[in-house]
Amino acid sequence: MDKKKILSVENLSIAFGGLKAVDNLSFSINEREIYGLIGPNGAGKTTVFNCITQFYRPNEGQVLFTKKDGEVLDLVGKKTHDIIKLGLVRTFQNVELIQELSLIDNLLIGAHIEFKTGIISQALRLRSAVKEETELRAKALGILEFLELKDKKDELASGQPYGVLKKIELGRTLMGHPKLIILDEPAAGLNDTETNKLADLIKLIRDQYKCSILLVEHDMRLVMDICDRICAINFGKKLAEGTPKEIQLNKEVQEAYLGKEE
Ligand SMILES: Nc1ncnc2c1ncn2[C@@H]1O[C@H](COP(=O)(O)OP(=O)(O)OP(=O)(O)O)[C@@H](O)[C@H]1O
Repeated sequence: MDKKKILSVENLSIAFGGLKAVDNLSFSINEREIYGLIGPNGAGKTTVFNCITQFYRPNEGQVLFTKKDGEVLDLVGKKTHDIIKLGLVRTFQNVELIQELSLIDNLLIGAHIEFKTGIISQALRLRSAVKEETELRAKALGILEFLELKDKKDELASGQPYGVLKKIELGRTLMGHPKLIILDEPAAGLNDTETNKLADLIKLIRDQYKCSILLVEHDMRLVMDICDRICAINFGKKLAEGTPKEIQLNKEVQEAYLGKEE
């Protein structure tokens, strides 16, 4: 596999009963690329995400991920927990924060996977655990500053505007060492101003954290604005792949979205 690729989905297929939700799909994402996956409702986008993170086990195909040391690993069959440790993290369509916790604690919860010291040492407040917690808290504060939310750090998630909750959800992906962040409909529920700010934030995350982004999004303005390349799918199959301009001009993509003219 080319060294520049971070993720390569090869001949991926999965069926639910008789329905082929993803059908022999291949695409790859380069380092520091913002890559969009688009398609009409039910096209198979979320299922592709779930096959990458191994929430679903694909029937066929490979999901090749380039590790930090350059080794290429097939993620099929790996545990979701181990995949997160490799630096492949995701957000969900519906914000999944704990409403009763403060914004900073929601970030720290996201970091539990990074804790090196065990539960027992943490419970006994051993020096190593305290040190680790201090470091994580400093990291979370840095992320809140990056997100321009430092002043709100101790406020509860409950009652915050949707735009703030979405930012925290994104911030949680930064608590590890993300190499590829998968965003599932990040603009859903946001107004135009919030969506514009989100576009800037996603590009900033790519640049500052030197990672790649894979996003599924129905807001075409956001997709066309921030993606380097886009893959359009329908009925689980690839329709087209290319730059935003190429995708916009593609006849098959237009037909999939607008319907075929009689
Ligand atoms: N767990 C499942 N069991 C059965 N069928 C499923 C399951 N998950 C997805 N499907 C079906 O697979 C197809 C693809 O669904 P998927 O949710 O991946 O589409 P999508 O492109 O993400 O749609 P949307 O844009 O509406 O979120 C649909 O026909 C859906 O009903």
